[in-house]
Amino acid sequence: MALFEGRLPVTANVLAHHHAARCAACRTLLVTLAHGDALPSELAPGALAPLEGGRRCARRSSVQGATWTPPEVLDGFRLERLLGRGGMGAVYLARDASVDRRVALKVCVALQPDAGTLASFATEARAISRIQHPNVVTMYRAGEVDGRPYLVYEYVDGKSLAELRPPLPWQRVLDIAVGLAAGLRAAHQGGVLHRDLKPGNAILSPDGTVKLIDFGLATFVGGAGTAPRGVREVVGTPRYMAPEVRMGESATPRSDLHALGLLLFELCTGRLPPARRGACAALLTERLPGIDPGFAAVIACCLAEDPLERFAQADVLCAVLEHVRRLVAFQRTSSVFPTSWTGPGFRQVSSPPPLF
Ligand SMILES: Nc1ncnc2c1ncn2[C@@H]1O[C@H](COP(=O)(O)OP(=O)(O)OP(=O)(O)O)[C@@H](O)[C@H]1O
Repeated sequence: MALFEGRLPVTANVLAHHHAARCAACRTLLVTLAHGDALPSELAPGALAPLEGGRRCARRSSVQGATWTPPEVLDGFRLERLLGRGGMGAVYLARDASVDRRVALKVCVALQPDAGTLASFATEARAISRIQHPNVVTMYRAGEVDGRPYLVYEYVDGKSLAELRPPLPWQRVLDIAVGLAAGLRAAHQGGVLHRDLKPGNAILSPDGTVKLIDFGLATFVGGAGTAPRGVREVVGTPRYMAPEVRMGESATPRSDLHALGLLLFELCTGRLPPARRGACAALLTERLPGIDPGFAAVIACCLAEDPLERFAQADVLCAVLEHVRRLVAFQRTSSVFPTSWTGPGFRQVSSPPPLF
């Protein structure tokens, strides 16, 4: 369980995953745990919560134990309340007095920040500054106080997807999917792989906008605008890791898409998908009568065990999801009209929107 709770030192962590790549028994155990199904009895029940179970692998757990308490005013930002705590630091709602606006300030609160934590802050700042998109949180500033890095973000007034209670209506999940896929597309086009997409790392505003946060485990690949190449490192939250990444393969845009598929399946059903991925689309249509079969197929495609069977890139996924959403909206609209309105005399209403 130390592995799943992120308590192993990085080297031991990597060794454990390398071992699992060669040992069928350990691999089965890891996969079972990551899916949260049929946990062996010797493992504590509830170790994997319905959402957000498991901890990231290659992240330092420096926030556990004694922590540093930031002052009320940090570098001109008045801290108002704690929004959340994670593997790297604490996030506060704060006020930027200079421009009188609310911000989310993430600060390293480890008593003695280790090199890994400092590197994570630096990575997060560099990754986020490469992406400007409405579905990715905006960073205003990166700074440091007494050797402690902090990052200042736009404050997203909403709930993280981990705070929602799935199952959610699939139509709502479809809207969330379109936003998250667009955020991932922007990241990938900027040469950034998120590598830790999970419900806790996306915030949904009351107006329905969803934003990706927490790029602390991101990595940089390719040049801006080029297709990112894979990156070899076991990084992420085991529960949301793509099978090939869990086995030590390179992270790629397709492994981010796999995490998105897991998240969407979970939001739709309240559970992670079965290990036998071939059955995902059928399972979704069976469990959620009325789900658009195209949407179920998109989720299943993201979840393919073989990365080559997934969407090749986030922009393809975006185009398909947007098309599915238009079709769903079209079907909804046409179903409320009397049939005489949707007959041959009303061609604009009765012809589905083109794909491109
Ligand atoms: N821009 C923001 N606006 C509002 N709330 C935020 C913002 N950024 C982060 N939060 C809140 O703070 C929590 C922790 O943020 P974040 O995931 O970035 O920190 P972390 O230390 O990397 O955590 P973890 O290790 O769990 O991923 C989030 O789950 C969210 O509730």
